[in-house]
Amino acid sequence: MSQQAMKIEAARAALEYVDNGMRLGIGTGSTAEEFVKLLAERVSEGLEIIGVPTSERTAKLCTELGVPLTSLEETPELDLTIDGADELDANLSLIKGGGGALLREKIVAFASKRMVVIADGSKVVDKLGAFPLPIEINVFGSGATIKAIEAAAKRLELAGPLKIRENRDGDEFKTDGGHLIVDASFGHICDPEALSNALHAIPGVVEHGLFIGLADTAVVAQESGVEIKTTAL
Ligand SMILES: O=C[C@H](O)[C@H](O)[C@H](O)COP(=O)(O)O
Repeated sequence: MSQQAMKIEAARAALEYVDNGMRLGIGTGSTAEEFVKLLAERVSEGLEIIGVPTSERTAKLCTELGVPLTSLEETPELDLTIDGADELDANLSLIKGGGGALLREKIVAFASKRMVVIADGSKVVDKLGAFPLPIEINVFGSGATIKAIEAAAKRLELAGPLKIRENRDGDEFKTDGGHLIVDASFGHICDPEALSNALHAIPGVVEHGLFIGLADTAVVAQESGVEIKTTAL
């Protein structure tokens, strides 16, 4: 099965968690897009849900396909968020933000009673960190913020290149919130919680892509079929 086919299988299996009347957080990325397409089919068949998109990109796709949308201003509490991930470990701690949507994704997941992650098997790791950790930072003072991130990482015995993300045309990538993304190639992150706390202590860091204690279920598509991973939260 191709990676694309596995993304579709994970997205399809995640539809099982969606009930009529739900207020849904709708993720961002190629796997979440497969979920949106399948969700739209169910909506056209009569499923009644309302969704909060985690990015402008997801909002656009939902609107094109007829998935009804709301906002966290109108609907501040959600029943379920379904979203992809760049990496997930056995505790269902995640790295997210490969597509730059981590801030809205984390706000939406935090506003949800539960979060279900959808992924193909390549995203499952023993230790987070082979995928560079996306860190969203304010444009103001970005140089000082990067220095502070380096220093915080050093205190945790983490090191590695920090790279400001660029668009294909070489311009600085900007998130939907107008911030920069720094991709931090720290390698294996032995204590994700300590790193999370250290990054949150830096004023210029808006948010980071470590999602700890947010996902309770992962729907992972492998060659052999779909596997459900859960954690007791
Ligand atoms: O910012 C983007 C998100 O966190 C995505 O959910 C994540 O990068 C996974 O994307 P994909 O399903 O395309 O691998």
